[in-house]
Amino acid sequence: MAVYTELPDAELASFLAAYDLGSLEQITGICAGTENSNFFLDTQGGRFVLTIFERLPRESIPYYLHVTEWLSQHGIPCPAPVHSRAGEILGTLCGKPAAIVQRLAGQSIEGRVPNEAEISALGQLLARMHLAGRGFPEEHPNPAGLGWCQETGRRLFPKLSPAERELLADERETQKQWPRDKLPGGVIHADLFPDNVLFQGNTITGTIDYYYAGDDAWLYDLAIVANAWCSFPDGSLDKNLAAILWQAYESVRPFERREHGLWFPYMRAAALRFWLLRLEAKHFPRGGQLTELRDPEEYQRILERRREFC
Ligand SMILES: Nc1ncnc2c1ncn2[C@@H]1O[C@H](COP(=O)(O)OP(=O)(O)OP(=O)(O)O)[C@@H](O)[C@H]1O
Ligand SMILES: N[C@@H](CCO)C(=O)O
Repeated sequence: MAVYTELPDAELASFLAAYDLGSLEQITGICAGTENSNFFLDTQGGRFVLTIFERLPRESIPYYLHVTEWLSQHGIPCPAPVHSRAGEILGTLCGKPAAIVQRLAGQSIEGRVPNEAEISALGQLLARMHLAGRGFPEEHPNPAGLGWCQETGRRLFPKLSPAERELLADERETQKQWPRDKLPGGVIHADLFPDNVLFQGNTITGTIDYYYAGDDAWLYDLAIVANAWCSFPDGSLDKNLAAILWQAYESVRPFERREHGLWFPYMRAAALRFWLLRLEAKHFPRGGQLTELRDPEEYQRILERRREFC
């Protein structure tokens, strides 16, 4: 259940008074999600999502709202933030940062294998998202880039089993040879897992949860998506789906020659990133842990299988 903050009527009313959304019709807590408190908010003015940010420091939030505003203005289905009458996109509700964003139609397909048409739509949308991010004026190096992996690996090391240590030590050393800063890139979503994509039929109607976005190589973002959407339960790559993803992406943004040899290394880098993220959540739970524990072994298997390619 992802509603951590109770919303007294009076607080909500005074928060909404700053917006031009007409009177409140309905507000319903959203169960899905783990990081923030989310509510479906229906008003005379339309249907929205109200998010109370539970984890992110206030000063870091505007970047994510600016990214979604920019992408939505450039044709990408993502939740544009709603401005208050004073022009603000981030307010305060119950003493925490809060924002109202557009509610998007559609459902995630998390929990089932995507079909080829869905994967194709995903590849095209990701390439469109990358191209749409060109010209976005704010710089924000991927906070979970290579440096994060090195540092998180170092902190985790003493907590791990001998076999995990051996794998991690080898990855930390090997992955130094695949920097990403010289490749085509820009804003990447960096967490476009199935729970963050909404479909109606085979059409993508929404991409959400941009809170890991930052600047990095576009190919790396595609590799994150390939691991998350095109892996069998044993971690091996579904080559048919991955090829469809790749071709669909390429039909919108043709790859440059210098990207070609890096597809498998970046899937490996992306696997390491999410293995470490999940290990970090397991071994260093934050106070009052809000985040549901996702299985690190799933990403260890993906990492081990990707090592077979490069
Ligand atoms: N803009 C939106 N339009 C429609 N539905 C949304 C929107 N934002 C969130 N949702 C719904 O709310 C659910 C929870 O949102 P989200 O995944 O962003 O949760 P979170 O707690 O903020 O982040 P996380 O998934 O990382 O824990 C989503 O699965 C989706 O069903
Ligand atoms: N998508 C990430 C969690 C961060 O939202 C994972 O599956 O580990």
